[in-house]
Amino acid sequence: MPLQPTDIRERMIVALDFSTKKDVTQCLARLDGLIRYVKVGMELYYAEGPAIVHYLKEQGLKVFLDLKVHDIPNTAKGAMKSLGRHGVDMVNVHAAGGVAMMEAAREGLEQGTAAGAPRPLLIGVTMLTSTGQQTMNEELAIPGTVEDVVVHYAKLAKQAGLDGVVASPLEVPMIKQAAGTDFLTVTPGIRPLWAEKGDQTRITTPEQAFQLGSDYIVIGRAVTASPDPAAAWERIVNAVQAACL
Ligand SMILES: O=C(O)c1cc(=O)[nH]c(=O)n1[C@@H]1O[C@H](COP(=O)(O)O)[C@@H](O)[C@H]1O
Repeated sequence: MPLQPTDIRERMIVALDFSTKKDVTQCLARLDGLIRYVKVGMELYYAEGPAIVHYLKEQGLKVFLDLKVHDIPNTAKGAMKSLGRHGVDMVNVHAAGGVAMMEAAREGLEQGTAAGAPRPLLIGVTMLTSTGQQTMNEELAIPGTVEDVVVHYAKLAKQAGLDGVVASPLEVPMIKQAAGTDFLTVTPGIRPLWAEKGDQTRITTPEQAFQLGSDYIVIGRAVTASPDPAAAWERIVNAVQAACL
């Protein structure tokens, strides 16, 4: 999707990787009015449970619930049925669980979604953005290039009826070519030039991510660990606007 001035903040997801609601509220207060979409991951959800999701929805934010479900089809289906009840906007599963698991997850999510409400977007995680080529080949014993494996997983996700995949922005053009431009790409591994790389391997800047065709970018520590999150956020928004609009 080409970036529109009106939807830029709707497509920039802030990863709330905190372990307490207090940390979350402090972060949100510093980003008050600037953000529209947040991600709740394992650290926060395991600590605070569904209540934190409901709290964020009450604040008028869109929520990506990132629990990366990966289990046998029946269990994945049940997990997604439970998660569907929380009224989130996006959830994910590991594409490495295979087509049967992803299909079951989609069915479970459909069953869990309240009548009349839209089903949350269901996204497949391909190869984690912290994993590099050498680690994938030698440690995980998966042959081929990261790009080929990511595209393969994207095709499986599409076959299972998912809405898109999580990948590095670097793989977005190949994913779009293989699975179609409407197949969504959600891309973490976002690092402005001034931010530390940390544990991420397959990274781009926020503006490069959108230029490569990402539909949503996920940004965590570059903003949340900054001494001035609002300034870091606005610096990123300005860079994206300057490069992409
Ligand atoms: O599914 C994800 O969101 C995810 C997948 C992936 O391949 N890489 C990845 O970094 N993430 C998440 O995206 C966020 C990135 O955070 P930062 O590295 O701090 O910007 C974290 O919350 C990760 O859990």
